[in-house]
Amino acid sequence: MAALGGCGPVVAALLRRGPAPGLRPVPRRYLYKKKWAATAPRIPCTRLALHHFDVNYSLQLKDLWPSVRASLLCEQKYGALLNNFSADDYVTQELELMNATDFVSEGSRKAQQGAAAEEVRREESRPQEVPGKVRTVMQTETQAEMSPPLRASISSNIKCYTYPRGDITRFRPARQDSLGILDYYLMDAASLLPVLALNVQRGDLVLDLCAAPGGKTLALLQTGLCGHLAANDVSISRTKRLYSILNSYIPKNIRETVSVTSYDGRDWKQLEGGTFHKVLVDVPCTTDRHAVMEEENNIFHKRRTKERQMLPMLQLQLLMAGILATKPGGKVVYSTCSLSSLQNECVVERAVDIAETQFNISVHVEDLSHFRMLFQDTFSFFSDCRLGELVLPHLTANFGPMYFCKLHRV
Ligand SMILES: C[S@@+](CC[C@H](N)C(=O)[O-])C[C@H]1O[C@@H](n2cnc3c(N)ncnc32)[C@H](O)[C@@H]1O
Repeated sequence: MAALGGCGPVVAALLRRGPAPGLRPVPRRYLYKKKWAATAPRIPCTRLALHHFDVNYSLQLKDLWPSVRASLLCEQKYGALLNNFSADDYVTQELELMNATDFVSEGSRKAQQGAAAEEVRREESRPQEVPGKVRTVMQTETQAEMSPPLRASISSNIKCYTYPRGDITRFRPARQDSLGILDYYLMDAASLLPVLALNVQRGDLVLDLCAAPGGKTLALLQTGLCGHLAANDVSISRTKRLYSILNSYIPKNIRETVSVTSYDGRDWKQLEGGTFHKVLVDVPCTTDRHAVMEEENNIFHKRRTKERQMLPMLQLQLLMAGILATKPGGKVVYSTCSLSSLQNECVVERAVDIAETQFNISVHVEDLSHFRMLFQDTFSFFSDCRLGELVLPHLTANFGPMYFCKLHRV
């Protein structure tokens, strides 16, 4: 009866069974009422999402949750990914005049300074010919080797401008150059971190397993280093958006080096197993920011409950396919835009375990803690991630959430 929402019992019975013999037909206004009553009391998906997050993330993030929650509910910040293929060279100047800075080159500068400092430390701790001192020297050297891998290069070809912490200025929309190519792409700047972590080297064969709508594909192309880029996404409609981004940002001769497919990524291992040097697995997830802000296409819709509950399984299958698509010695970056440890660390742990036990493939999780140090001025990182790194939305740096974890297929 509750489902009929307040209709009297007789009317409700009539609506269910049709008019009993001898009774007048049900007036139209009651029929209308049935339709109205069945849809009226729906709780907005955004509220369901927020309730779900309140229950789970207050346990996971503890004292940090209220601040992350407030940030999720506020306007997010964007970064402007510069299009290296655009002929307009005034953009950098224009952005710098607006007080925006390229966070990638800042991180890269810090990495170089860190590497130089590490070199000095190593030099100073070289064994000296003093009998009895050898042990101390060896200990110091080991400590230097264990320090964060600051040498890890940050792809300098990618440039992404952001406004300083606390500055919520908006970027103007992208503009076309004389050849019709757009000058920058506005995106959550934290989405670049998985691409930077992949650290594409010249000539690498790269697979972007869940590529649409294509922000990270575009960033991978900005490196100018991919030998070949395979961009795949199961969704035909989203793949169309990927094509549209490629058409708007990438000149034709470069576009031809990208192969776009619409396979179910879980089947990739049967198609091209062990082929790629670098694989990006940017999986579908609860998209936490979207889930608390937008009703449309919300994963917390009642009719998507099963799909939502099955997400960690789908994520695991996609990550496994990514690992199997990688050459021995190659790297995989797994990423989500969710805070959920069930969709993040737990998926990675399970994949490492399955690779070992079912496929006899050894996979190591790489330390990315240097990202925290290099990019702390731009992003707010969670310091308690068991594996990988997590960018937490913060009112002064409202990017993310973005989880990323790098795996090395031995
Ligand atoms: C987080 S989005 C990817 C965003 C994209 N990497 C970017 O930066 O613009 C996840 C994508 O996974 C795709 N997807 C979902 N299931 C998939 C599957 N089984 N195989 C391949 N792609 C899948 C979705 O269509 C969606 O476009």
